[in-house]
Amino acid sequence: MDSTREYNFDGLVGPSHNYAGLSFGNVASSSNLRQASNPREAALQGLAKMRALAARGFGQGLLPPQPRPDFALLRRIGFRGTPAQILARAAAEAPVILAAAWSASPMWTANAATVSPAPDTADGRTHFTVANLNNKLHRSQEQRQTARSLRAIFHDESRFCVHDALPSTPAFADEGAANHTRFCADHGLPGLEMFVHGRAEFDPSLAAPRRYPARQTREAGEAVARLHGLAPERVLHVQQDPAAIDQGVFHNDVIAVGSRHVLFYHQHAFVDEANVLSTLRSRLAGLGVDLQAVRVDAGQVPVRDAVQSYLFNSQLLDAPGGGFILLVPRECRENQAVSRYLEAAVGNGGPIVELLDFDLRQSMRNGGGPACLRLRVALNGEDAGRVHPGVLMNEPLYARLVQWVERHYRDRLLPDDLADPQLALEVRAALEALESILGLPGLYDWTDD
Ligand SMILES: NCCC[C@H](NC(=O)CCC(=O)O)C(=O)O
Repeated sequence: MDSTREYNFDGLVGPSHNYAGLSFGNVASSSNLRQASNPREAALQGLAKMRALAARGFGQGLLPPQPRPDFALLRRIGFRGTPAQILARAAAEAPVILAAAWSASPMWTANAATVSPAPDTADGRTHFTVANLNNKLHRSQEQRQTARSLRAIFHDESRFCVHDALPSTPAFADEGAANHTRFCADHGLPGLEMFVHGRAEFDPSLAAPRRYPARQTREAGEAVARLHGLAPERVLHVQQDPAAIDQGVFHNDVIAVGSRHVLFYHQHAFVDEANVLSTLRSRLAGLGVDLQAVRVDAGQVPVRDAVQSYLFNSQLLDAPGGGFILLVPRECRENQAVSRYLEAAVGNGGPIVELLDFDLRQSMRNGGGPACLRLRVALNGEDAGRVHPGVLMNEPLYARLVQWVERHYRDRLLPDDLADPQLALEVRAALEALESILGLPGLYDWTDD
């Protein structure tokens, strides 16, 4: 059989992880504003998840954190002088922008890019389009280093193609794989790629959310499908329910997750659910795939509980004996409706045969669960061998990274710390050490510091 399997590339949490309330529409981000964060614990929680999956034989890699603060952003908007002067003046005049410049948000790699694996693309290469994340200032700063990191890791241009982000303007608002799901009979066979949008810039007839922003447009999904050379009959564009966005479902991966022949979703995930399901079912039948839809209704789990627990921000992992392992955040065990649902849903003859839960609270408090923390890349054996090996998780790398985190990361950050020039030096020292641990010299460009 084909040797293609899915790798998860998790974001290694950076040393400036903090709670700045930067993501309007993301309930956890807003409600934890100005709380003390613990970057060390955040990084260790993420590493524990990576290690556990690698130890169970899953393909597991990481994407590195990004240089922070983003001095290029601060200079570009008029803050001048030495790093210490820039930080002091920004802290006094524009504290929210300063927090954006420090954000460790690249940890959520589901938003780094959209990925189409080789069997889906016209040229047979794996295509990545870096997400512009232009709905939020702090996230819009990620694209340059994301492109640089992806090109360093997937450097073989005969097998991988990393596209720059779409134009950074509302018409092409793009949040990457968080709004993209791939269905297939097997990871190595051509699949159907479903793009989910919250609005369409040039189609005012579509309903849009009223309270919170829609962070992904249909135009963005269409552009990515074109760039990747996807066959039109294996692409589906569907709309997210705007009422769910208004309840805090800021990405599709807060309310649905799919893999191979399975879609695990909430009844309020999509506009015109019946039509989405029947189209998906018939398109997949054409690929020899029998869709297994696991629908959760609002009577079982209200949208509010889905948002609070991040039930759908889970990972569907291929279980060795068939079926799927559902990897959820620990909050799912603590939410009554959700834990009751899961008790009944796991091992009941449905596709989920095992449940795994992890403590990812540091990330969860900013609205990032297990699925936000990973970017899926399906790779055949040969292409996997061309990925930069220094980012692939194993016990020695895990041990080195734990040591590195313990040496370089603080265990407490408050908003006032973001004016501390010492913190900038600490982050730089940490990332320079990381370049050599990962075997990626020149990963970072420090010319703006
Ligand atoms: N996929 C999960 C993304 C979570 C991310 N949170 C944040 O950026 C919060 C940052 C802060 O508020 O400090 C977001 O909303 O894009």
